[in-house]
Amino acid sequence: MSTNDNSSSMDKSTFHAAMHPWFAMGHLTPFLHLSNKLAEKGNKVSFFSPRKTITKLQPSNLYPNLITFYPLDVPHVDGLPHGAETMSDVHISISHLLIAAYYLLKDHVQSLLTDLKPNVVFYDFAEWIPSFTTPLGIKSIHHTVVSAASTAYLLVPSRQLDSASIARLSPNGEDKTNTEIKLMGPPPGFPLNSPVMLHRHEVKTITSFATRKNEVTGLSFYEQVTNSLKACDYISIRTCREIEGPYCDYIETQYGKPVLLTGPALPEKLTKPLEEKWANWLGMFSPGSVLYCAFGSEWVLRKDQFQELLLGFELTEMPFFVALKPPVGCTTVEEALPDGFEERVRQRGVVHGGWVQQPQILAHPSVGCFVTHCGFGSMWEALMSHCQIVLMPHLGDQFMNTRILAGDLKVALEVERREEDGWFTKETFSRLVKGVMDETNPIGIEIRENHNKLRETLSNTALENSYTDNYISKIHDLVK
Ligand SMILES: O=c1ccn([C@@H]2O[C@H](COP(=O)(O)OP(=O)(O)O[C@H]3OC[C@@H](O)[C@H](O)[C@H]3O)[C@@H](O)[C@H]2O)c(=O)[nH]1
Repeated sequence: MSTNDNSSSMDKSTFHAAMHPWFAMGHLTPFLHLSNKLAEKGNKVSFFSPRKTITKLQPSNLYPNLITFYPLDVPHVDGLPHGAETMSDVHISISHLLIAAYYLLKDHVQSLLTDLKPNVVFYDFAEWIPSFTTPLGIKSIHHTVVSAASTAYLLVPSRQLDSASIARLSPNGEDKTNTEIKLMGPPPGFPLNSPVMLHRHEVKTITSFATRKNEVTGLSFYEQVTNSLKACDYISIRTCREIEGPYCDYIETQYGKPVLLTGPALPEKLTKPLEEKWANWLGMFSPGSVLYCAFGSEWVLRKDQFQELLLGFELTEMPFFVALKPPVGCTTVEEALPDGFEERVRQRGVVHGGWVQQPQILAHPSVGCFVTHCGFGSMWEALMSHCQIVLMPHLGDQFMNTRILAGDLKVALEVERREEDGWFTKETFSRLVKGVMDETNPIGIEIRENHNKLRETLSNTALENSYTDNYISKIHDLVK
């Protein structure tokens, strides 16, 4: 154990960890799950969270005697809605402003860590942390809550994306086309040998977000994350070898430091039943017959994409439950429905613009297919469900998550998109969905069988326990 004040007052077989995740529920929640795992073995956790968000996280704190929340007051930055704390409060197009606010908390977080003196700090986007924790003897762990494959593909030194090449990738950059084409293929030494790993439209979406320089931090998002991966003591990833082993090994070689894996990121056990209104509606249909669709907490479709997708559901002639945010420019989903759609699908379709209990819906016996954007949380929920999986990724890591499920593991199918701009048609969408739902279709049978086998492997409690024990023992090695 380190010799700092705090650890000297603790049992030598345990440690004190601080958590400073990025301000998005998709990051705060898995960091809290990790905190629960550490606390389960008697370790103490100091968890930094935006002040109002603590109320949302509190119910998932399973060890209040060991996990303590420390509130952060998110400063206002021009252009951010007043009171905005997490990505749930802002549109993705202004995420750089929330990154700036996060960065402005740097001094406060530094003084918290100086006072608390934990043995180790877990963080993801706060790339500046190791610069002052290292001199204080506090170890630093960059904890990734997205797939290892997306880090291995884009965020490794062999990509050779320095500041100059990032500048060339910017919207008016001189070398945009050539660098984009390079990014469609894997970096040298990448574990799999597929000719195209990212499509043109996917590279465009990623680079427009990742290469934009933040005026406050002075860094692009790409630099922020790769600097952090370089500076930390250990890298930790919320994944398991059974799904991403070769990508984890590749990251370890690329960064020359240990990569720890938390193990299968199983969804939380359901504590509340599905809302009666939806349970009754789903209950009207036969087992495994309903298509469920949701695209996570961040992405908003354009109106033409939203309508094409709904028309695709209509064409399947199957019952469906679509939970999507209103498309760009609309305040409700009702105003964005295609002409006559409501009347035509009244008996068999729901389009809901608000939040639903996704895990409970996926567990409902009538639901037989999940059309998902393949965000990392939804990916694990899909894998642990009994549904057929159809993929429509929209940004960032979702593209690589999709390649793992549909490519490496063959447990899902991906909707075909146009190379240049990612457009899909209602006809290709409905054909694909009908195919996976047809119990005599060989491809549908194959992905169902592969999915069943993988679900069985992942849900083995002994597997989860061995990951947790190994993970904690490696942190002991680091902080001793
Ligand atoms: O209506 C809804 C929508 C979503 N959810 C839940 O919200 C969570 C969404 O998380 P996801 O990781 O799937 O998707 P998000 O889009 O919110 O995540 C974001 O961070 C994680 C990255 O992998 C994604 O690429 C990024 O978009 C899931 O646990 C899902 O069950 C609901 O409970 N109800």
